[in-house]
Amino acid sequence: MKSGNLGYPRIGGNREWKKALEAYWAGKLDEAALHAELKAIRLGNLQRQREKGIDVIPVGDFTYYDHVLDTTAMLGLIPDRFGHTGGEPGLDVYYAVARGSKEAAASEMTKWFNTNYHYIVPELNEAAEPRLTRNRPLEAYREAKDELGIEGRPVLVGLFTYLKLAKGYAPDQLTGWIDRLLPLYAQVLRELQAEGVRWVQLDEPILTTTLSEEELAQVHRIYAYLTLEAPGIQLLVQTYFEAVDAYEAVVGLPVHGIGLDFVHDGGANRAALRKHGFPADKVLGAGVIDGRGIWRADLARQSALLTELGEQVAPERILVQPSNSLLHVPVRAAGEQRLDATLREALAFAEEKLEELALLARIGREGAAAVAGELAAAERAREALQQSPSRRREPVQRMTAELVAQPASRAGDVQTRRAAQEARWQLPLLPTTTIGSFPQTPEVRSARLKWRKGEWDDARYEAFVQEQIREWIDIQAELGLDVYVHGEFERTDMVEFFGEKLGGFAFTAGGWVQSYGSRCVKPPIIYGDVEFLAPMTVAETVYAQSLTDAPVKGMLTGPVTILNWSFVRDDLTREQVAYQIALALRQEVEALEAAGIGMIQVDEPALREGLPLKRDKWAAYLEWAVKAFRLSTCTVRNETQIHTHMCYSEFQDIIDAISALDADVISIETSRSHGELISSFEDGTYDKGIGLGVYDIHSPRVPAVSEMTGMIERALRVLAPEQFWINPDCGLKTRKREETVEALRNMVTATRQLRERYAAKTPSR
Ligand SMILES: Nc1nc2c(c(=O)[nH]1)N[C@@H](CNc1ccc(C(=O)N[C@@H](CCC(=O)N[C@@H](CCC(=O)N[C@@H](CCC(=O)O)C(=O)O)C(=O)O)C(=O)O)cc1)CN2
Ligand code: MET
Ligand SMILES: [Zn+2]
Repeated sequence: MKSGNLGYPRIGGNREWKKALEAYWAGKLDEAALHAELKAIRLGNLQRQREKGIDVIPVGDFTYYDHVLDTTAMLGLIPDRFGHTGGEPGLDVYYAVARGSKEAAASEMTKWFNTNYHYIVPELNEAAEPRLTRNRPLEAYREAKDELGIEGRPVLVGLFTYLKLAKGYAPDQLTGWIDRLLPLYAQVLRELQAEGVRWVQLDEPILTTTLSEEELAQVHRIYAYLTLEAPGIQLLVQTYFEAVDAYEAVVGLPVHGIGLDFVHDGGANRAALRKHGFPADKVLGAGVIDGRGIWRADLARQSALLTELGEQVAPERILVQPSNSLLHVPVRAAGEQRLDATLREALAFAEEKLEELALLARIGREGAAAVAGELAAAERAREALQQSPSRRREPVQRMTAELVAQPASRAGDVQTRRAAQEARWQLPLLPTTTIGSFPQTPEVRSARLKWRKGEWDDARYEAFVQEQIREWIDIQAELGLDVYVHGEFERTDMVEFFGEKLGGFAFTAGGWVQSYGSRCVKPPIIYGDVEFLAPMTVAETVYAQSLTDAPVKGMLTGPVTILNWSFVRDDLTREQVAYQIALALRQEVEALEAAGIGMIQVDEPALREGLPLKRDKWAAYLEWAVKAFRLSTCTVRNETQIHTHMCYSEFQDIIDAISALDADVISIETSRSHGELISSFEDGTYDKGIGLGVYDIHSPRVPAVSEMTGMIERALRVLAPEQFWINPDCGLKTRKREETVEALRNMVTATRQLRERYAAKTPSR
């Protein structure tokens, strides 16, 4: 039995990767230096995996931004608007697709399955002439071999997954696109074969979603072709994040190995394998270590699972693997010296997971007795956390049970609330607002760093934050926005900030995970019962409101998003944890209302990503997710306006759940998907306030007034002007100050032009 890995974090132990990319973009690092820095990280990652005893090490999983974009570049599919005329795109073109340029808007970015990782969506175009611009996996393989003597296993995004994630073609063109790209995949594999590569990993997570018979036949066709083209190479078709939907069809693919997730499959892969067996001539990539969670594995249980699998698959044909690429977990838990030792000892980040993989493989070869000491230590660590009093806060458990038993509805219906709120605010037609955050400038970040290091005391830091708030209240007034925000300057991140203030959460010093491009997040760890300790946002919000007569929206992160963007304890259901968070947030909502704040936004950008990959599990998830949101917001008075916000996702298929949140106003990201969402409102049943983002905030590009009027007019073809709000796609924390002010100025100008036009047509509100 051998151990294998599927992918490793790119960002480096101290986010060296992020710093190198950003320095390059800022012109502070030249191209040669960027290549050198990234190569050092890449080789360091490979070495680490070898040191930890991993037998099969992936190569080619590293990237300069995103591995899906790498595939696009490799296949010569850069969209025309970037003016690239063929051949291998240089870094300027590559980063223009990812981030936008002066001339062209960036490609859309969306969530990678049900994770908080975002990929650049391929845009296919019938007129494109795909060709292999370079063989990236081959380069990665050679580098690992030449520099370190590592015989790596090249990784590629599988063709079917790539095409299913791409946009720009009709369903009946799928076959045609397979025909066009298959020869390129074959060429990659033939060149790898010529180099002497033995195994290649093709990631096909799409096989865990529901596919039609025809689609499965296409997958079969793809792998039959590739196997024939490169017969000397053994292909591992790797699935993850759920059970495969059509077990027999998948394990019957004409390849040499199948990778299955035995952690996030709800037991279904295991049951299918027991029922149908596993082809005797194939290797089983057994995903038995959680590649997304951060808890130490129950090694006894997982090694029993391996033993059970070994009854149907010859043990020498089993590869002990993580459930998915370790891209989704932080690098190293051992360095978290400031964490409570009981908690730290119960954690396994990427490095510790490599150790677990090696240990499980060793048990498979030598038996548990050979590693009895390690096993006992791991079990003690898990048990110590389970026994901790933080997991048994009786008042929280009782109050949560009471809360869940209550109906989660606002006092008044939508019409009653709208009337009360209109009377209170007297907003103009098409009110303008923003999503919450203003630029987290280097000045803001370095002030926070000084405070954290103790160079600044609390008073000095608070005064600094107030100064920022005052400045931006003035800017909002000068711009003529209608509903203000305080700007979130006191927050590192919208989830980490709340995690730091609630009981039952821990936060790490360096537990970073890549979210998109160079942007990383540091998910808090929910290890105990969640407890509201003291108001978290009232002081800053009330301060901001004291500076102006315009309404200032309070700004909270919703229960589902806090849950989905944290690492969550695994001894309770996610539903139970969501209700605990809802209970805490309800107390914050009530505190804001009591302090005179009349509009409260509760963001739920991660509602969609928590959706199970399998459709038949959607309803149950949405029911408790919607309930958690409503529980946290339903106790306010009719004249208090609840806002919510969502971004980064496809929303068409969950519009009903979004409506069921019963928020008075919702703002949704739309512009990067070029307004595709708008048509979802054609049936006219959405009866609450809505703002469809009128410009992309992920790009430094400042959109022209006319672009925004165009976007708004399109939306107003299906939505009533009386319900429509004007706002950017998302918060502005990643933007520079000048870009932000300029873009918002254009947004207000666009709104004023349209207001004049529509005021003539509509009665005043
Ligand atoms: N949790 C979460 N998930 C999410 C989102 C989100 O906002 N939060 N949004 C979407 C993704 N969008 C994102 C947008 C921006 C950032 C982002 O800006 N991340 C920052 C980190 C934010 C942070 O915690 N900043 C710390 C500073 C951390 C830091 O770099 N400190 C420096 C020192 C300060 C400096 O000189 O910059 C250091 O330690 O060396 C702070 O503000 O205090 C980054 O990559 O840099 C992340 C995700 C989807 N998923
Ligand atoms: N209020 C948050 C912000 O403006 C919402 C962000 S959604 C990822 O940053
Ligand atoms: Zn957002």
